[in-house]
Amino acid sequence: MSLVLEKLMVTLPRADRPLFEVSLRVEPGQVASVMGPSGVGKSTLLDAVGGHLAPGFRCAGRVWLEGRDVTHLSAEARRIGLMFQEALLFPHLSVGDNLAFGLSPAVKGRAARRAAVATALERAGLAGMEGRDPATLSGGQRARAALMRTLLADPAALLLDEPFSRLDTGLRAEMRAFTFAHIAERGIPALMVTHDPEDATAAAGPVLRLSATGT
Ligand SMILES: Nc1ncnc2c1ncn2[C@@H]1O[C@H](COP(=O)(O)OP(=O)(O)OP(=O)(O)O)[C@@H](O)[C@H]1O
Repeated sequence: MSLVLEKLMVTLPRADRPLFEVSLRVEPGQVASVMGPSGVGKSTLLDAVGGHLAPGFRCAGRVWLEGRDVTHLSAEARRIGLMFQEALLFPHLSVGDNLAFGLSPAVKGRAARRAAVATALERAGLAGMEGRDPATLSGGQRARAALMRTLLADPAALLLDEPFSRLDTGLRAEMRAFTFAHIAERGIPALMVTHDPEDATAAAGPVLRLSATGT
């Protein structure tokens, strides 16, 4: 189902006019890119969509997800997955427990949960690595495991904030392809903040350019 932003506006604390006004439709499996200069409000837009705006930020307009108006729902109730620059895995948990942590509560029973984690690891090229300490994985393996953890939560949409910017060039292309393929396969809409035009080209979805004067 699609993600629709309808005249979504955010006004910063003490500001008298909105930072931006955005209208955008992202279809299932599509990755829309959000671009624009530093400070223009790209991360704030993701916060507004995800329901993570800090207190004092005012939001107007609507966010529709799977045909539902989620504008006034909590972040948890929106079920929107997040992926950031740092592919963070909890260092004190094994790789398998990291993925199990993300797993949707809808998957019931120990055997079913273990099987879901094993399948996700296999899909990430990490078959049998359940017991590994995250510190022993390569950067690419960690990034793939972190994406799988996010997807195991069965998100209705995905927000990506410069997800590939810390990866070196070769790994970036590989991780892009891996990420976009999984988003397409799951049929979830995604919104990606990036400074890298190659990310937007590879994503092949709509490109939203935020500017200081609006969209
Ligand atoms: N807690 C806050 N209180 C007040 N203003 C804030 C707060 N957080 C961010 N801002 C302001 O909101 C504006 C948008 O910030 P945001 O981080 O969304 O920009 P961005 O486009 O993502 O920038 P970058 O590309 O540098 O990450 C900036 O002018 C910033 O100074």
